[in-house]
Amino acid sequence: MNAIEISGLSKLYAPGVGLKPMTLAVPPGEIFGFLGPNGAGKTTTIRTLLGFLRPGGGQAQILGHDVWREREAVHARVGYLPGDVHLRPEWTAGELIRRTAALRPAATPEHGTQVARRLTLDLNRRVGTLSKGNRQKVGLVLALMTGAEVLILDEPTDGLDPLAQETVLELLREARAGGRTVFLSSHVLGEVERVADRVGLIRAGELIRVEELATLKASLPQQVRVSFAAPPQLRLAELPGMSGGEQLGLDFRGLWRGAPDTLIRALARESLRSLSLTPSSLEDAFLGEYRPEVPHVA
Ligand SMILES: Nc1ncnc2c1ncn2[C@@H]1O[C@H](COP(=O)(O)OP(=O)(O)OP(=O)(O)O)[C@@H](O)[C@H]1O
Repeated sequence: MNAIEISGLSKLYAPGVGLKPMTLAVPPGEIFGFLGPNGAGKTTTIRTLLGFLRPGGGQAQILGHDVWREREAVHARVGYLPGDVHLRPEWTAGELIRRTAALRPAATPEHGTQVARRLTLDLNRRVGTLSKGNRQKVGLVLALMTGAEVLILDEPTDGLDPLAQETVLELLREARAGGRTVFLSSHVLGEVERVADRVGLIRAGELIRVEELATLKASLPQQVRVSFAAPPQLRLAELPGMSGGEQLGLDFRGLWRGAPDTLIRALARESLRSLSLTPSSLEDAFLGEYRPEVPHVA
């Protein structure tokens, strides 16, 4: 059984605004990165998936429970971090951990305290006096300490410093190693790239692409830079597999789709000062999907 099974799920606020019918399955033990720019529909998808919003059409199950009709069962089995963490301001993180442990059978205060320590969170301060980043950490501790099989996290590293962001990614990798499933929404491409097994790209309420991270990256061209020591005989820009090539004096830039050795063989008779091949990042994929007008060569 898939941890998350979504079939034709939609939620439109107005014609064309919200979530268009979406179909997706997330198997257990996967970190699924759900990527999209601001306003793309990530939060709407998550809120519909958790039964906070009534679906306009289609259906979804989490761990076999219908997300609308059996939302209480879903809530009992999911660790959720909302995009906007609202907590009782007069309680401390320590109290919240104790209360969460009392409510969730798989949660223990020790686990909560341990996660809090790793995130360097002060357990004794009232939540209302904490900074945005520290409130975010409290939300994360509460979601992670549930011991839930499925974690649904809406922009979990938003507002965190780089060290805390790193710890969150580590915690997510550990959750996966323990067989848990993570649905991770983000617009921070670099972080998704570092933890996700698969990514889905959402744009204007529509899931436009779902790929294994490795496949997505392999489908992207590599940036080539060549600095020739002497004017080249080869017209590199016309080589099959090369696109967007630009020769400026002795310097060449372009995008290469193919095996690096093919390119190196083609250059074997030339005299080179330097050659670099840089794999595209997820950011390049993202810009390619969202802004087709962006020139390929920086
Ligand atoms: N309650 C609502 N009523 C009407 N429109 C809404 C409502 N909530 C969200 N929207 C609209 O639905 C679209 C998707 O919003 P959503 O918050 O799901 O995007 P998001 O991808 O989570 O964005 P962000 O990264 O900025 O949080 C946006 O156009 C937004 O303005």
